[in-house]
Amino acid sequence: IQDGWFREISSQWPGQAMTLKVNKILHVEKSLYQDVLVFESETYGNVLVLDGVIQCTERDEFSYQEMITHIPMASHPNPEKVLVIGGGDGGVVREALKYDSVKEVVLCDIDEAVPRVSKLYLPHMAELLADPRVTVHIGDGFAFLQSHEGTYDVIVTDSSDPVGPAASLFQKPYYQLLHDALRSGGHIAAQGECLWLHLPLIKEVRANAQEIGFAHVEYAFTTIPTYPSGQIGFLLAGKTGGQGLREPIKGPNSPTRYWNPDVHRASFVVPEFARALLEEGKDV
Ligand SMILES: NCCCN[C@H]1CC[C@H](N)CC1
Repeated sequence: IQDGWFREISSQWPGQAMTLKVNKILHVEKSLYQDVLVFESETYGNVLVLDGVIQCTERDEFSYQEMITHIPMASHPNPEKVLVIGGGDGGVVREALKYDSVKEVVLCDIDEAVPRVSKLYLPHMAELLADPRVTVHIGDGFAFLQSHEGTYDVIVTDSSDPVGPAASLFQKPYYQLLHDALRSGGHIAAQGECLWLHLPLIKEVRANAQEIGFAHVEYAFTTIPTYPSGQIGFLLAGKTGGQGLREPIKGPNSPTRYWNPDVHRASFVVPEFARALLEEGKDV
């Protein structure tokens, strides 16, 4: 933080940096896995930063949390058991609990600091971690998935970027574990990065999911001011036995601020430079 501004400088998005005006630094710590920073911004509420990268702000988090959760859940006929890998800030859990069909939400985050700090500084995201339907498990998502085959209707991987603790969550072995942990017709959604910055990575992760044998593999996206280039997407996949993720069937029983059935359908439409590369492998 310099002259009152936080700048999100990273080699992952060379030559550009989101900048937010800082009112007050609220928390700084080095957890077992990453540097944790929370500050009160001038115009985006409280902001959670891990290893120098913006994870969520109170003002715009609903865009990402709603879309990564409701695309796989609204298109599932009867989501009862939901698993969230990562997502220690609680936003995805809050959205998953908006379904009357949901009996159980398990959150598995590797770093206990994230839920602890989020409860203190991001209450509108973390407060529902205390809901009776929620179980918080601190540990590695790989190990958790290996011991929960054929268990979940929906699994959301709400991760940071593929550098540091989350790198393995973008690789093929992890997608095999996701596939095997789903019930028949189950859906997954994963933080799928940005069309302006990560097209080769998106292409590779999609190919991995297809090779593993998911019946449906898609990329959809949302707009969000404080993520790099203002856009972020999701790798979405459906196990054999379902009807895919493009059509919302029921949807949440409580209000949302970003997701709705038309936004759901539209989120799968990508601009031509991305469509050509993702669908035909052509570099335009
Ligand atoms: N619940 C928020 C998860 C964080 N999502 C990612 C954080 C890092 C960003 N560069 C991309 C989205």
